[in-house]
Amino acid sequence: MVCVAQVYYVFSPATNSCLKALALCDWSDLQKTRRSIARTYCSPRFTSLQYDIVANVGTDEISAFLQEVEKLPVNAPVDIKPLVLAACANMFTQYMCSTSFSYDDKEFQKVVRYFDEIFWEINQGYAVDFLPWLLPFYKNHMKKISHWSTEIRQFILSRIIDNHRATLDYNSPPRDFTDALLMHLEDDPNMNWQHIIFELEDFIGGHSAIGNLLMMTLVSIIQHPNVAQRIQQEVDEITGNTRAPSLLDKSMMPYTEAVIWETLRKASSPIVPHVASTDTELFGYNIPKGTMIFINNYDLNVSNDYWENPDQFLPERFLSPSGNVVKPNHFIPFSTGKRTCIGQRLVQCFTFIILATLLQKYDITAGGEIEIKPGCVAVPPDCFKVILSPRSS
Ligand code: HEM
Repeated sequence: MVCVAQVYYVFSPATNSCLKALALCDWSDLQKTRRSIARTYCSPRFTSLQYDIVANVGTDEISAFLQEVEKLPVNAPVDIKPLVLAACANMFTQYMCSTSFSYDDKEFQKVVRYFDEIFWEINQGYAVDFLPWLLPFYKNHMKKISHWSTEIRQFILSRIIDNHRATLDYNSPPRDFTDALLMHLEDDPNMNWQHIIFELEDFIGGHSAIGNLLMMTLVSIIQHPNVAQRIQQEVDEITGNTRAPSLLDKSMMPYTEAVIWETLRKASSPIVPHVASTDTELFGYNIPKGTMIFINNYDLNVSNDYWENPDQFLPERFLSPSGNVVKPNHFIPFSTGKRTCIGQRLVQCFTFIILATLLQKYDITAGGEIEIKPGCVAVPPDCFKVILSPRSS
């Protein structure tokens, strides 16, 4: 079980600036505002214009990604994680900031790596996450994370925001999420520059979660070749092998989607702490205001009380008899209620498009030993290698 409370400290060198980070701040009018600006862009509804934009971003980036993958040696162990992460990062920066970067751009590579290092660290479940008074013993660790955060901030300011500010037209509709945030800064006296930066960093950083989930999904299919074959069968049927898969195919590829859900069930989401905002009672237990509460997602995902054969990897458990995707109410990888994950639709979209594209083109097998931490959606920044074999058909 891992918890992301470290972020609280990471973003709070000597100030209370952590309170502005989206997942860990208290519920407030400011948080409502930030969620409402983000909702349009980060939770696009299926039939909305934004969804169409997400689909186009996915399609464009996927062809750049494939060009990079094609440069890798085939039938030999390769390190695919940096490319997967770079593709996810570009999908995010293109969608949210109308900016993408060359895969050879050293600064971009460095920042993608730093985001990933942070994602790995905050998913480790250190004692300090639960016992904040241990913080003095984690000085070096926190220093390292602060260094990565500082470099990320400089990159976002100099390579994304500066240009946006210079070309922003306040009299036109926002071009993207970054514009919407910058415009809001002018309109809303309760928003300040720090809020904008935190929000953009939080959201761009979401790409690491998707890249890691994708790597976990590759593990699932490597360990279950029959699962990979069923995805390939689905993608072949839908595209007739005459075109690349697109996001608009997602609703017709339920098995592929079910594989992603099953991977997320087995991996489990990080645990974000909550605090009771009032005295209350839960199943006969008194919960005084201020009590910190954790939803044990891991237990929910692996309990025999809720799942048949929870140890087995069975994507079918997320399919109805007629083949549609169904999620039981007790499956809440993105949590639930007013603090539910804002990025969950983007997770579903971008994970799907990269997975379907890779499997349309390649058979994927292990390029060495694969070691995975149970109950953790993160894989180490330097992780297992894979072998890509172009499909003969
Ligand atoms: C594998 C992928 C992901 C998983 C499993 C995941 C899971 C979660 C969970 C469990 C929470 C806590 C909700 C709560 O406090 O009850 C959360 C919050 C959040 N997530 Fe995600 N997330 C993922 C990816 C993303 C992405 C890609 C983004 C950005 C686009 C994102 C943005 C957020 C934000 C902003 C919050 C805080 C919401 C709030 O407290 O108001 N997440 N996520």
